[in-house]
Amino acid sequence: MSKSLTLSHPTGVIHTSIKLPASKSEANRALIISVLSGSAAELHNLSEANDTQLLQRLLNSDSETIDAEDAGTVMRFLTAYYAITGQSKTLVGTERMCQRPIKVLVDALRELGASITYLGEEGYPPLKIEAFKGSGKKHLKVRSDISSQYISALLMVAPLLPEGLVLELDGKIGSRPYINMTLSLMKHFGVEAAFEGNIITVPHQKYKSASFEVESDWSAASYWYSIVALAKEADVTLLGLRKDSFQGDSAVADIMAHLGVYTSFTDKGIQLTKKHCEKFLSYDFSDCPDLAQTVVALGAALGVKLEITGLESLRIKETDRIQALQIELLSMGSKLEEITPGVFRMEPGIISKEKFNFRTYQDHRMAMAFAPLALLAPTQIQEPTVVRKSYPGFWEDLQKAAFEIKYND
Ligand SMILES: O=C(O)C1=C[C@@H](OP(=O)(O)O)[C@@H](O)[C@H](O)C1
Ligand SMILES: C=C(OP(=O)(O)O)C(=O)O
Repeated sequence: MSKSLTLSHPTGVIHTSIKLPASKSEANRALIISVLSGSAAELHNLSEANDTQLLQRLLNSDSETIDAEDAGTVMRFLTAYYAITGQSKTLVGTERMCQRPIKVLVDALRELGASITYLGEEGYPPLKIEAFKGSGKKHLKVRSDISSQYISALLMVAPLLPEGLVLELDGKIGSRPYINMTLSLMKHFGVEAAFEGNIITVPHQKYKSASFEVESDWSAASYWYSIVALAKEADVTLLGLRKDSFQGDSAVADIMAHLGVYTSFTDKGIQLTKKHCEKFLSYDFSDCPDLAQTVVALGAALGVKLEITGLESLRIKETDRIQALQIELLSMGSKLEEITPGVFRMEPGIISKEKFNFRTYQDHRMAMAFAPLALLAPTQIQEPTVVRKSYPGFWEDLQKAAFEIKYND
């Protein structure tokens, strides 16, 4: 496997049509709900993303040790699934996964009667899960400002509990659209729930078998928006995206309307073309944290000043994404600074058009967010295979759009 690749785009003119990978968030919910329903659902367009392929394999595995690798949804959703169904499992993950907190979820599951032991540091994977002895408890207060994946994990198992579950969300609700996505998928599979104020109520119910078609991934679409914004000329069709999406990252269409990309919806997906770009953007990423890297890298490349909030969860994802962005932006003469607690300013610098070299920190989104800069200058990307987590065909799709790729040893 090459240690790095160098990308360039000789013409800067892009006319292409891309079949995006499917959403790993939708696919991983559908897989968990399908196994909870007890009858295999017909799932179409399951993502080729490693996070989804991995969950599929693990759900079919009899092994006692389960390796969630670097997949947050896999670790959190399986913890709740094994705990509530009382399966004896040891859940492990990458070194980084063992630095990503899971205490809020483990505390909640223990209150419901799960037996979970930390095998390493308190509050973090690896975990040992054993028999479930239902506590009969129905009301739980859970923090909602660290990761919405804890809430989604609890919601999906909630209908199995004899009393159902009432979750009181405590604090700011981060990544809220992912909670709504979970409730929408549950509804698709026949389970009703109510989300009013900060209270989510899920009565005891049975999932029904249904077929489900996973939509293309809007987070993956964001890198194509950057490409259109940076191209000299562009007309890009992205297949399989819908206006009435379950995915909060569909907000990328509104954000990019400020950064020079016009979106039109067709019956097959979306078409992206170029339009006027503004000089300043202020945005709160609380609902769509996975778009932050795309927008920050693009703002630096376009010379657009940004004022951004809602980045709290970025420090505990595949890497500390704020730190990774700060370092890589500095390498191109731009600055990302926290000016008051929680408020960041990105000041673009004068960009050298000679070449770029970006490190990726075992984070697929670092690789894909910076790759579009190859439209400005030859761009070296370290450890390019990281994209396999959500978009394994990313580099091949870039070649389809006439990017040239040289793999380095
Ligand atoms: O539930 C999901 O599918 C996800 C929720 C988000 O995580 P947080 O809730 O931890 O912000 C998001 O960043 C992640 O890529 C996928
Ligand atoms: C944060 C992400 O994934 P996860 O938390 O599921 O590992 C991501 O894909 O950007």
